[in-house]
Amino acid sequence: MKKPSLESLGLYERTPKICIPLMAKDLAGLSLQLLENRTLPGDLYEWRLDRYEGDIELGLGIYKRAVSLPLLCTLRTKGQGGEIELDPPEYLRRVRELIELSEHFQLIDIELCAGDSAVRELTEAAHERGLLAVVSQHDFADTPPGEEMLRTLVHMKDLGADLPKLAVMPKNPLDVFSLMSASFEAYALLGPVITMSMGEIGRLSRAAGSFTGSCITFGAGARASAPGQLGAAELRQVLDILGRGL
Ligand SMILES: O=C1C[C@@](O)(C(=O)O)C[C@@H](O)[C@@H]1O
Repeated sequence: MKKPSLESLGLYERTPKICIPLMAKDLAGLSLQLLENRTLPGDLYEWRLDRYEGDIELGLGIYKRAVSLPLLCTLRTKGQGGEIELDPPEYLRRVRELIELSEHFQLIDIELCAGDSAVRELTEAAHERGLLAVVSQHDFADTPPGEEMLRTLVHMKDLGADLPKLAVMPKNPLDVFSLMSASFEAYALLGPVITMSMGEIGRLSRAAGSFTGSCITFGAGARASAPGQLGAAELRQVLDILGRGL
């Protein structure tokens, strides 16, 4: 696959792309999940490396042989909903190492909580290697005020994000509308973003990207990677219905 861009990955299209998370612990699990997912309507995969304990290069080789879809590599730390505890220098080192393997994938997740200078360093390194940088932030407790969510997405872009990504937890439907509205405002200012309101109440936001400018939505394959995720096949149906005639 040649150097990816938002255009070449279809991320300016009206209907969001479905990203299926791979949550395997080892090489055998990775092969199995890819096999189980092969009939699902995913547009790209996310490999959640915080769960994985095997050799990463071998895993990337297996991925490339099994599918030709773009791959987002994510090392999700505990505080952000992942399974690995890393102090900031260790996180920086691990993501830098991943970026070195850039020839095998297209997008890399960089957590905003790593701190501005680390994020800037990592987005620059990702760009030098031809990767698209997704800068992400998760709030599992709350939905911040709309202006704050918009500010966060703008700040991510300023730090070099190609795709700013924000996931928040709603307490009621108004919180979901607030996230969707902040997403649309960010899209109008910055171009495509990735946003979601998590949990059961937030599901609407995962299907609403055609209206909110959220260009990627995570749909579960063998295993969900966050609360409230719809299955990839269900998501395809809902997106197709909502996108009809747009
Ligand atoms: O950042 C995200 C979004 C996500 O948390 C979600 O809510 O769908 C799922 C994660 O796997 C991914 O890294």
